[in-house]
Amino acid sequence: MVDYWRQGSVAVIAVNNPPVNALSYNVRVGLYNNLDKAANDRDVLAVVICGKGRTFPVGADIHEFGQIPKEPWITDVGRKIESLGKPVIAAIHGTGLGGGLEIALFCHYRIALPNARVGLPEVLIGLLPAGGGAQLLPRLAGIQVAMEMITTGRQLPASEAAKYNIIDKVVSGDIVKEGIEFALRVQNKPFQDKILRYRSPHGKDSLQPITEAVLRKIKMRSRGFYAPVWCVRSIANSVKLPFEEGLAQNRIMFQQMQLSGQAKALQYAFFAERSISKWKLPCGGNFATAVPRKIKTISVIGAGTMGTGITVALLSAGFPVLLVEQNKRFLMKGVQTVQSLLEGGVKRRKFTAEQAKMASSSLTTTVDLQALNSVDLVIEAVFETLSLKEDIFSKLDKICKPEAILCSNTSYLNIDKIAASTRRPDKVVGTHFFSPAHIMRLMENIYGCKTSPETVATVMDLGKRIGKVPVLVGTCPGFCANRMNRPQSEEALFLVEEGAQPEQIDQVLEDFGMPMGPFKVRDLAGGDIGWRSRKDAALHLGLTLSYDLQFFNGERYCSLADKLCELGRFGQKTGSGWYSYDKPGSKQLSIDEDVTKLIQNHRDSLGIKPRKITTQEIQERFLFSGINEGFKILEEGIAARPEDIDIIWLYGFGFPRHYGGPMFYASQIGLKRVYDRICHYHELFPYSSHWMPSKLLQKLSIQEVPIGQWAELHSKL
Ligand SMILES: CCCCCCC/C=C/C(=O)SCCNC(=O)CCNC(=O)[C@H](O)C(C)(C)COP(=O)(O)OP(=O)(O)OC[C@H]1O[C@@H](n2cnc3c(N)ncnc32)[C@H](O)[C@@H]1OP(=O)(O)O
Repeated sequence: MVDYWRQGSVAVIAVNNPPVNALSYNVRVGLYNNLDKAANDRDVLAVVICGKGRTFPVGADIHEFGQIPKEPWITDVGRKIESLGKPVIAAIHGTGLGGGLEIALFCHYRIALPNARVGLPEVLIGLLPAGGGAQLLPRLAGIQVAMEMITTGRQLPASEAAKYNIIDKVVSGDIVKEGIEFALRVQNKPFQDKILRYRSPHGKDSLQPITEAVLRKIKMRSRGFYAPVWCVRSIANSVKLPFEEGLAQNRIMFQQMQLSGQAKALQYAFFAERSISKWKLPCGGNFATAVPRKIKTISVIGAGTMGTGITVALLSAGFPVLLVEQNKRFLMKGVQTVQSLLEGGVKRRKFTAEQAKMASSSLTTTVDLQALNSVDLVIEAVFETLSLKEDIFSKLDKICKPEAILCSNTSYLNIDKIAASTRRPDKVVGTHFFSPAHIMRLMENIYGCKTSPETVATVMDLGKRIGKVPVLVGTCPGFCANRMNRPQSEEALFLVEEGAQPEQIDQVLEDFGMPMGPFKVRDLAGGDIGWRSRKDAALHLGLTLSYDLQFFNGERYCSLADKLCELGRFGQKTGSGWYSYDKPGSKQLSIDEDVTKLIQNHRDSLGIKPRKITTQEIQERFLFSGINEGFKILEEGIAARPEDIDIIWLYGFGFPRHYGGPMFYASQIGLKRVYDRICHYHELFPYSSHWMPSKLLQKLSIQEVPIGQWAELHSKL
């Protein structure tokens, strides 16, 4: 796990623990013993520490967290470096992160390749840099830089790190060769002043104002996430305590944090995020065996909000796009939107003006579907009407080359039905982007019963290539994301009907950590879209949406949203919705007395006496109704694993990452409690079928199986 060789007077110690050279127990032992070996070899005058393969060590082995840490720790390796009596050079390529960077900070010198990056990302997994980082970095780069790096986990490119003295020299070529050359230059030279523990932190007199400013920033963005605050404390220890005492204090804090639910959730999310690319189809095809098709040209049908957002996502990843609309007027409007989204990207520094220009020049347009005869892949993004989509897919089937893949950006409709309108159902797949599609990273890919593994592999690969987080699910109304969101939106309305205020519900869920409460989300998305589909659904059943409707198709129904739409209150875009806005399109909102009156009149007309609704009830009814649906989704095999569901929620709805996602959150509360509360609400609200408890949840509530085994258990149900 650690290689050792000598080149003249220089000993090279190379960590060899693929894929990322994590500092597992055996690696730490190897480093420690090989440092001893170099110390005892009189012919060795300097030492280079590096990583084999793709990277310098990226930190502690996260798999080992939760076990009792075995010595030597990273700090023991560090102390050995400091006291070696010979200069030690860290030669960094790839990423030097966490414990990896901490070891480098204990070294006397650090060199790096230009494309290397360094950082202390412990905060992102709910921890602090207890291996010495919080003590050493302030002594090298100063308190201000240490605060920024450690509380955000940001990785710095080598050139920026050099600006802050973290890297002594940026070198090109072979990193080991460069390391040896550097070592030859510094051997036999004094290096005691390079041992950071003997320095005092730069900017220590400004600790208080820096701390206050950082804490203010953390408060604004953290939404109940504790680790950044602990990181601030760990850096303050570098000023307040002698070096070894600071280390000891930080180790105690690290051990406490490790036991916290937030650290467990963040580490779960880290691995969940990596597991989603390991997809499997019920028919047996999977990520390891399926080969993606090469995609060079893509066409997007529909230049509305979704179509233009998808177009920008593709263009900015370097794909040429052929944008299609039914007439020139819509097309022109779409092109303008694409241009302004690209300009917005330049303003937000997502890309340079030059890149935006390049992207823009890769856009072509047409109003003629025949022009799609040579594209490799089509993404349809038109209205959510099945007959319209069927018509488009049947035309595409005739026009496009036989190997072209046909994707639908539907958020709700049955992929099998869309596929059935073609003679190539194996090449039809759902690619559900989230709005705004050029920003939101989730891409919910949906396979139909005939979708081939090759087609799935192609869209999963495409998602990664355009910087999205692609998650694969099966088909059912609303798939995973919208199916789980639906009961939550309904519960929010029912809570208002029963006595809560929209702003109260929004506040409770924002305090929980959601980026926006459900009523603000409704206003942002525009109430008219849901209203139209509810009216369509009613028409389909031969019903009309009336003012005093309390049941719809046998289910409890709340017509408050319809009443707002009747008044033209569609949300932000019309300047009024659940809130009022200072002008149409503005985000500046205020509570609207008219809405409060409307709600009161609605309750009066139905004879509902408003009651006080607690925070606990709001949280439970919103979160648990979605979680119950999540278990049904698992039970039906729509999602293969709870990890898939959680990643959908982290990236599609901004569910707080420090809770891991709704399924992990449920596991932390305890499935017995979640199940009991769902049964309680089922008893109270028998006319809302979303409270019918999931069978899988019921089973798991008795067995309390760890989340990693849920999927296995469900396959045995
Ligand atoms: C009381 C004792 C005190 C102890 C103090 C200890 C102090 C030290 C703490 C730490 O160091 S915490 C760890 C800090 N480091 C990180 O958080 C790095 C996390 N990793 C990444 O950010 C990325 O993986 C990467 C290194 C930037 C590489 O990204 P890339 O996209 O190239 O590859 P991935 O698909 O992400 O990863 C490949 C593969 O490697 C696994 N992996 C990555 N990092 C770790 C790790 N730190 N430990 C274990 N495994 C890791 C990852 O899960 C992938 O595995 P597979 O999915 O391929 O199985």
